[in-house]
Amino acid sequence: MTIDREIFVSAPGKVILHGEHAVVHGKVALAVSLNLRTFLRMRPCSNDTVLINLPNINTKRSWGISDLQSLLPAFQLDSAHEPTSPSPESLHILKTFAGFAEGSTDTESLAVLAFLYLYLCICGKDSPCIEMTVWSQLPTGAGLGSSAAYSVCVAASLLTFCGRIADPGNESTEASRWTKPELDLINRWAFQGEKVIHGNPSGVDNAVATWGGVLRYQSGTITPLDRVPKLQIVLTNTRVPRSTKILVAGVKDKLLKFPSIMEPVLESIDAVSQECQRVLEDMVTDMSMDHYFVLEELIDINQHHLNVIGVGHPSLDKLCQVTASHGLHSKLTGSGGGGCAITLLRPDVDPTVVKAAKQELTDCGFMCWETIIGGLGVSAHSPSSLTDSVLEALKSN
Ligand SMILES: Nc1ncnc2c1ncn2[C@@H]1O[C@H](COP(=O)(O)OP(=O)(O)OP(=O)(O)O)[C@@H](O)[C@H]1O
Ligand SMILES: C[C@@](O)(CCO)CC(=O)[O-]
Ligand SMILES: [Mg+2]
Repeated sequence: MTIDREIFVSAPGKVILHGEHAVVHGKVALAVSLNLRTFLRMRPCSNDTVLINLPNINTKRSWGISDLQSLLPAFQLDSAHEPTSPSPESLHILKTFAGFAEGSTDTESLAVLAFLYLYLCICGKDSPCIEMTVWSQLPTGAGLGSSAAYSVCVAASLLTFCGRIADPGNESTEASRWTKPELDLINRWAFQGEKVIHGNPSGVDNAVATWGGVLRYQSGTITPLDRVPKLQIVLTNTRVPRSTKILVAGVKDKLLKFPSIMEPVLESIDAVSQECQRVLEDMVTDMSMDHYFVLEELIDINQHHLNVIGVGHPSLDKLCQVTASHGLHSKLTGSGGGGCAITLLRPDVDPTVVKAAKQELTDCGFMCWETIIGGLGVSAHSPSSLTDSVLEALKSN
């Protein structure tokens, strides 16, 4: 049964404090949600079509319902509606259907394929006629989990539209959340969307976009870390574009080529994550500055490791040099190869130092934000719980 009104959903981006890439190979990652979000509007439409509108990546696509239904026999749909992994054959069928070349990794093809996969598998024979707009405050492909926020929003809205999870209603002036089992289902479907976009995701990004807050993640086990201090962080986007799919595949190649050299590096990254968790937990009862000095050293160590595994970039080296010249410590966050870095601000750092560092980073052509971390996980909204600017972005496209 499908619902017959428009729904609004949002999910946060994330920063990875430590453990990116290593987490794909079973090591620990520590990640935290951001106050930058992706928003989605989905509504029924009447002309037997499915239409998607993705203004951040200048994409508009539509398909006839009967054409989409003709693809269904090729998809393994689970009778209990459990998430199913995209097979190479099903992705090949979708690429041919949407007119994308076999090896395409551009933004449009990945976003469209992830949508089509989730639409066909979640909605199955229900095949609702819908119009979907997704608009994000997150930079696309910059290491802040834009793909996971997108996959989580698409999964949550399709599951709601098709009645697989409850409709959170349209009345509240506050954002509403689903129950834990429903959030778990959203997370597991979003993971399938991430597989289409990333190839081999660990699942950490969709977990943060679903659950929000600070998480420890290892091999599918999600542990919320409720008792950690609020860290102040500057986020800097080098604006160098890169693809997580390609970077993750590059690390795997290096690991296969030099296992005895690379495996200890991943082990050491794992130890950095664990040490960071320990220090953060100690800081709750003892805020001594010594803890911040350890956090800074861990950032420097991990940045070197990430260079060793091949996910650095000259722009990130430059960024680290600039912040170091102001006494601040930075590392890349997310998949690297450009994209974003985090810089830790100790509470004793003079605001004029931060201002000077940000000015110098901006002069390099980078973009800086001071971020609030720990945003709410995936949420449903009534129009009155959204700001005018978000509503305008979703409705004017
Ligand atoms: N707002 C959006 N609209 C449409 N597609 C999006 C949007 N945000 C992300 N995507 C999809 O996600 C892809 C970017 O994913 P990718 O994993 O490379 O980067 P990221 O998720 O921003 O960074 P990281 O994975 O390192 O955190 C884009 O190519 C696009 O297909
Ligand atoms: C690079 C990576 O570790 C984090 C991307 O944000 C990939 C993943 O975990 O899926
Ligand atoms: Mg991603």
